[in-house]
Amino acid sequence: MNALPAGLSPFATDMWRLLKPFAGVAAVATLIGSVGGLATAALLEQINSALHGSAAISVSAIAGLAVLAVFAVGGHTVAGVLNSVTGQRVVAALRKDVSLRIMGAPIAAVERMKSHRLQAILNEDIDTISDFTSEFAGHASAFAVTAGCAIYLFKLSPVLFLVSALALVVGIWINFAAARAWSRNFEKARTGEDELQKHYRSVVEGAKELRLNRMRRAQVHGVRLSGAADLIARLKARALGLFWAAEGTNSAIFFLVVVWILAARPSLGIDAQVVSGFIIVLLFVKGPIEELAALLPFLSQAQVAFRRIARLSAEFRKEPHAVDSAQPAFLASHIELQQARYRFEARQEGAKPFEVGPIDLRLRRGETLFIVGGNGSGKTTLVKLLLGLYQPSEGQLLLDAAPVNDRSREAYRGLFSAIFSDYHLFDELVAQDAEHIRAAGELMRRLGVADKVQLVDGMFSTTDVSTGQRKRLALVHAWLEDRPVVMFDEWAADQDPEFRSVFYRELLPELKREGKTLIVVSHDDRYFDVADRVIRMSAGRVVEEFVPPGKPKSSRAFMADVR
Ligand SMILES: Nc1ncnc2c1ncn2[C@@H]1O[C@H](COP(=O)(O)OP(=O)(O)OP(=O)(O)O)[C@@H](O)[C@H]1O
Repeated sequence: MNALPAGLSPFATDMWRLLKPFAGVAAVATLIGSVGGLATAALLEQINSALHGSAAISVSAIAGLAVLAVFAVGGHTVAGVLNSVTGQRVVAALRKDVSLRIMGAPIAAVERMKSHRLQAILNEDIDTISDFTSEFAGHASAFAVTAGCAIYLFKLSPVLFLVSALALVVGIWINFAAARAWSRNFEKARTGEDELQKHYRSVVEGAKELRLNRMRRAQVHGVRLSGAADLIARLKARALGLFWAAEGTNSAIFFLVVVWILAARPSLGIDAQVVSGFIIVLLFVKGPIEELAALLPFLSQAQVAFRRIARLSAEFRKEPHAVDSAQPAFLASHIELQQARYRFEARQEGAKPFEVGPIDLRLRRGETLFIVGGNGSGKTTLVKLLLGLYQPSEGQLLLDAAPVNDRSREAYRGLFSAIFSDYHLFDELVAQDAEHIRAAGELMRRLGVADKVQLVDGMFSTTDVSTGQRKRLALVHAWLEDRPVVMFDEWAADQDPEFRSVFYRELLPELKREGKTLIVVSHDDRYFDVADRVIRMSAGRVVEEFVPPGKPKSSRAFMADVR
């Protein structure tokens, strides 16, 4: 059970790893369901014999029927409950696994994937698998009922059984042929779900803009969102229409078989009691067979969902994963980029991809480095390279002259606190001991947000505050992390003039006095003198490096660290 079947794809390996803990319970559930199903078939056999027997039914036969009924009903129920619980636990494991995979993936892969596509996987695909597992519960007993009834039907009349089995095979073939067609529709519908998620985001995140612009509203809702929703509805309706058509054809075949049995009975010379018993069981088994057939659309959708998750797994595997590390690295002397380049994939075919580098840059411990330059010049990309979030396409990143590699990257990242321009504000403090809570409260007072936001059980009472105030809350997190290097990407852009001055003239110098190394992406040339050194980016290259006027001579020691 523990050995991994050889030659599995990475996705199958992942799925096996995920399902393995539940395999035991699933096997027990299947066994109990099968016992229940076989008991149902045996019950049918007993009822049939009792119906056609000449003598009155004995007490022991009634007791036997009662025992079979208990097994039939009990097996079905217990298997259903066990399968439902297992199914939901598998889904919970999948939810945790996919989230973990996203968190462990290289940032570039996450950015390439786009958040609406990830949302669609986290919501749509996992829900589809959840639906499938709920539907699946109890199907082991439907399968066992069918198998048990098949054995009994064979015992009743091998000829009638063979004809019925042939009809069943034709029915299964029709279902599978239809399933291929409906799968294609489900696949296309799933692509539509990605689009739909994107438009949902526009509706939620662009609520203000949409209120103001009727034409935009008509475009986003009337054309894009409605178009995607209608397309999905059409494709799914077509897929389910195919299912019902196959189902109808199968029912017609089934009744044809019954009619044929009735018509052919005299010529086949089969006993009337056998025929009636056969037809009763056949009519009974139609239910479980339809139940199994109804699982097919769910199976198709679950396959599509699994394929999406598999694609995510493959995408997130392309780049090596960092080794998890609780211990941050130690910065003794400097961080360095050597001949580092980073190339984005071209957004459209034929378009020139944007490239940052080659860059040689040395950041000394304790230094305050300002990175300036026009929009799109590559400042944030350079920062992501320095923080070990992007891996250089060429060249390397070094910490105290040692290359940062897959093994050390996670610990290296532990050197940094960062507030990106597209930061995410978490509402909960990571460290919740009394000392951190006190320090957080004190900081919130200093940053002028304490009258708006309180700390309740280690969480901000609200994050629905102004844009500038939200950034101050993000600063509380960064400050409390107390990492050796702090990076601010245009942090002050949303602050009022007074607080901007507080940030550059008080907070940054205070962090520097505490021994922090600071990376500040800024457009505020009025405060360049706060920096020990300023580098200017243009078109992905460092085009200028200077020590701000008025800085002490010692600052020049940081010069010539960039080429
Ligand atoms: N995820 C991405 N995929 C493809 N290209 C990207 C991506 N992110 C950035 N780029 C490209 O890289 C260039 C540099 O982007 P970057 O964010 O580093 O610039 P920046 O100097 O920080 O700009 P700004 O001042 O506007 O924040 C941009 O012109 C953009 O075309």
